[in-house]
Amino acid sequence: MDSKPKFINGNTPTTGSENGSDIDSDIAAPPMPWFGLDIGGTLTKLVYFEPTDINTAEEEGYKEVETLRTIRHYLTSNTAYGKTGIRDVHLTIKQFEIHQRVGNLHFIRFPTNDMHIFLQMVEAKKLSSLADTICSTGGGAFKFEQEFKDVVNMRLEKYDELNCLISGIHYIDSKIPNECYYWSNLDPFNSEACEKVPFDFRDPYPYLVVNIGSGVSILTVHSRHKFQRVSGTSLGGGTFLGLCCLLTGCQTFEEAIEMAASGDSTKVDKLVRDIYGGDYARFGLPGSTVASSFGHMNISEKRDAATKNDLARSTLVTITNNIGSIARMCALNHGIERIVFVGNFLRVNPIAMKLLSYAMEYWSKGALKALFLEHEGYFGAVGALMKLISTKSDQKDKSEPSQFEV
Ligand SMILES: Nc1ncnc2c1ncn2[C@@H]1O[C@H](COP(=O)(O)OP(=O)(O)O)[C@@H](O)[C@H]1O
Ligand SMILES: CC(C)(COP(=O)(O)O)[C@@H](O)C(=O)NCCC(=O)O
Repeated sequence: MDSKPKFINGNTPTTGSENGSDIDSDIAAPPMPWFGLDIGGTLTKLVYFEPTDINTAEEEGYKEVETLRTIRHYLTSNTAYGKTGIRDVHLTIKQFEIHQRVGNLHFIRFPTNDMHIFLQMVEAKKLSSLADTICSTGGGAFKFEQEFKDVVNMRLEKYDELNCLISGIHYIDSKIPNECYYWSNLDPFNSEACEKVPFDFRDPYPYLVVNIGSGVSILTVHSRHKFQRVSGTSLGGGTFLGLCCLLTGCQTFEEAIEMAASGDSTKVDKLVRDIYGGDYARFGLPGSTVASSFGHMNISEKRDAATKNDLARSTLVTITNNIGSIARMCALNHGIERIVFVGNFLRVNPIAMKLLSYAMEYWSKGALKALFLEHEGYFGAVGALMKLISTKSDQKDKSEPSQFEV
């Protein structure tokens, strides 16, 4: 599965060195363009390296120099592609050094459901005349393999999504200051008081990764090269969005989050105080704890009183708390204190991040720390890009022990 990618243009590749990373300095860098693709259950993520140190002489060495320039111009001069492709401009990493090249790292996403539109774009921009292979990860790398071959005559070089996730996290964290942060001043009744604080991620082991995508994967990470998938749940970001669409008629994730932001989940959920009239003190359950998610909705008057925003908020709280509980149990089982939450469910979603942070701290009596990363949903794609420019660890992907190596 993980043989070295082959490239069809005849350019002389460059070599480079990368301190402390998995990128092997002795390995020749592939010709441009450099992409990493993560085809997820809901969103496809594309990471593109735009070299800013490229000179005319190097460019003229490419057989398809105009195509190379067209692709670069198209990707970097737009922030939206077609109706649904978006470049997350705020995440761009400028003057990024990778394999002795300097450039900007761009982060682009589109719904996986629109893959046919992406393929049309690939065809229109003649990407296949520059490279016959795209380094890719995510379930869609398997699902869409044949379609890429048939429609654009390109091969998807497939890499495991969790390997790519972990190597992407380590790579970005080692290169970008302040990538990792936590929320401080946690107050469930005054979320405005919370603030983001940078976290030093240089020596994080062991830690838990909770990847909240369409579904949720939970991994323990023991070192730079060792991780295990210890749990997961199908109640993830896809569940939040799917239920919100059903319950509120909203059309997009952004709309769902906006509705949730002005909703009141206590109109929908049954709290401990709704059952006890106060705290359940004997077992340390405050009256404000949710006793039963959606527990009010069997009463017709309560149903009538709940607004769509209340339903959206309750859906968000239900899914987030459930993920938080599972993550906490995993951390406890494995004796881990740091939990890194990633995945696009956390995009524009401070409610979920603060809720997770508060839940980890409160229920563990301060022992657990919830951590977040700025490039939340893009680490798989970064890992795929790293595979393109390094083949050092390729063979390791073939092993299938219970403990995996990145
Ligand atoms: N623009 C968006 N469109 C759809 N879902 C989004 C969007 N932004 C954030 N999300 C959330 O992110 C989840 C997908 O996260 P992601 O990490 O990309 O997972 P996957 O790899 O399964 O696609 C969705 O289920 C949804 O909850
Ligand atoms: C199957 C998946 C790894 C796919 O990843 P995704 O596209 O959701 O990011 C993930 O959805 C998952 O781990 N689901 C939960 C399966 C379970 O353990 O119940």
